[in-house]
Amino acid sequence: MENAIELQELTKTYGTRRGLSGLTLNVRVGEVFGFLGPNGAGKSTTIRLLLDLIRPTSGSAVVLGLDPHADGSRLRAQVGYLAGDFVCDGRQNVCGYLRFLAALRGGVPQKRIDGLADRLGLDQSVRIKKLSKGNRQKVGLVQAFMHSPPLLVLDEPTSGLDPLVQQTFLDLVAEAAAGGQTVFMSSHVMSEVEAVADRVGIIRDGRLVALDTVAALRAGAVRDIEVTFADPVTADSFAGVDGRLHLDAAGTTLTGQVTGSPDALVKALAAYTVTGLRATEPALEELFHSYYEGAGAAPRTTTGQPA
Ligand SMILES: Nc1ncnc2c1ncn2[C@@H]1O[C@H](COP(=O)(O)OP(=O)(O)OP(=O)(O)O)[C@@H](O)[C@H]1O
Repeated sequence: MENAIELQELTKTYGTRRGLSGLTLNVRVGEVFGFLGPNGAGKSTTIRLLLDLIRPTSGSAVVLGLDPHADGSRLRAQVGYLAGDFVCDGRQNVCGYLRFLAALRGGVPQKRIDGLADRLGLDQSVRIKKLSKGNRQKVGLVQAFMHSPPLLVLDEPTSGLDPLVQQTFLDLVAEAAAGGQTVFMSSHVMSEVEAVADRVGIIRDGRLVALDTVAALRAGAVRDIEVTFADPVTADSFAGVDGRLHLDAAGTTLTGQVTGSPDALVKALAAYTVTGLRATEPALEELFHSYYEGAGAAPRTTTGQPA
């Protein structure tokens, strides 16, 4: 099996409301896939369709080689799922609840549960209804990861988590991927997805508007630069650089933005004595905002990989 998830023209309408429009997407086995988009974009709709929690209006989904509807129970046994609106029985304490779910999944070593809870800083003795939102989210994460399923489907997994716990979550994802598990996670936050995802899809208004590797997205992103020279230079020298550059009146300070590879800039600079150089990391966040706010509807890819 090459792909853990295969979606073909997957569409969901809620009455007259559009949830998802013609989503075609493959997620490879072992890949960490980040699914980003603003509120109401269709992320949760996609995730629910993957697990047969709702049914498509048209199109198809194949998950771990199975039909989510016809093979629902076989599929769910192999998936660790964290719902965006994760709710659990508040009367039990964390330990009892996790043991109950572990038994449902055919047994999980207590050491594994304890290890995850400790790393996330989750006190298992507390009654669930007394937990804060963030601590309840940790319960959701433990139950998704604990049986080491081949596929993790995580809807807004870091919602409510403090930055330290977010980092622990990213470590768990990286470990899962290193062990060959596939991870499909939705998020609003580029930086966390960027840290762990192999590829990213951006969805807006129910449509895929970008699909690419994190590396390719970064290669096409913009970085701010500032260069100072020992002697005045001419603006013509930088005509071949892709971006927006400004040379000051004295001709000794060049500022602005370079798009994509900085190679052309570096080669142009080599002709002069450079006394200072500052270049920021490419601002992927800005790239994302451009998609969030109104990029074209056609999926953009730069890797040549099939969608
Ligand atoms: N049960 C429902 N009934 C009617 N419309 C729905 C229902 N569920 C989702 N929608 C609509 O479908 C669209 C996509 O919603 P969805 O929850 O999938 O977005 P999302 O990307 O997960 O958003 P968020 O980031 O806010 O969770 C929205 O316009 C939403 O209002």
